[in-house]
Amino acid sequence: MVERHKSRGELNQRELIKSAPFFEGLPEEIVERTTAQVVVREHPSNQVILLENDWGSSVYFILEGWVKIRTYNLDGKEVTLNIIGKGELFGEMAPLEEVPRSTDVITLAPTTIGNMPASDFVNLIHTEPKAGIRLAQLMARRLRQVNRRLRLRESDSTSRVADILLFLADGQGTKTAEGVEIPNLPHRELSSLSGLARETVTRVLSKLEKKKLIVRPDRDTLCIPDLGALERLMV
Ligand SMILES: Nc1ncnc2c1ncn2[C@@H]1O[C@@H]2COP(=O)(O)O[C@H]2[C@H]1O
Repeated sequence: MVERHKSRGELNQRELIKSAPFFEGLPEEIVERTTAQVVVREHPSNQVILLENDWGSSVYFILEGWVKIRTYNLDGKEVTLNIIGKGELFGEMAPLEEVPRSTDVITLAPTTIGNMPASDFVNLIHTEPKAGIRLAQLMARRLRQVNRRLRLRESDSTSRVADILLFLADGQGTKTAEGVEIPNLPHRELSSLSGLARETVTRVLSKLEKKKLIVRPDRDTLCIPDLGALERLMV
């Protein structure tokens, strides 16, 4: 893990963290004050950032890259609850509720994360209504995603894979002239996220690729040319 100390890149770090969508539209002086203690760190892929049941004192802003939100079922099998990326934050639940961490969080790619003292984050929510609304919107979006996945639990494998792709496009997609680009995540992660066998995920993805519902511009990217066409597959 590489920690960029303030003396070497304070300006870049501050600009990077201040550009996080969470701070958009908040009064300049509040953003200045709240982000003053943020430390930006670069993490390699597959690094544990948070552990379930630990007590934590930070809230994290993803400035680049991807993390998975992981827990285990009663049989000890890994369950991926979500995959979130650039522009998202995590680690807000434990400090807000004053309880231990609810899940593990692990990087899925080289990832840059801004680490804010939880007390600064909680103060911000208490004092700045716009920040409170933004947090409520974030929670609402996560609940909507979970509801959607629960609704599709009994659906066929194509619908469930399509749902995961649409969910990634919704939260993390980048619009290009060709469609919406999402990261080409390892099939075992998509399998854990969708609750389907890895082989099933691979089979559905190649079917979608043959039908040109997804294309691969490069090794790390999947592109969805027409979100509506993918949505119409879902039953
Ligand atoms: N379903 C989910 N989707 C996105 N993020 C989540 C989800 N469940 C937990 N998290 C995040 O994972 C974090 C683990 O630590 P916390 O409980 O402090 O805060 C949690 C949330 O920020």
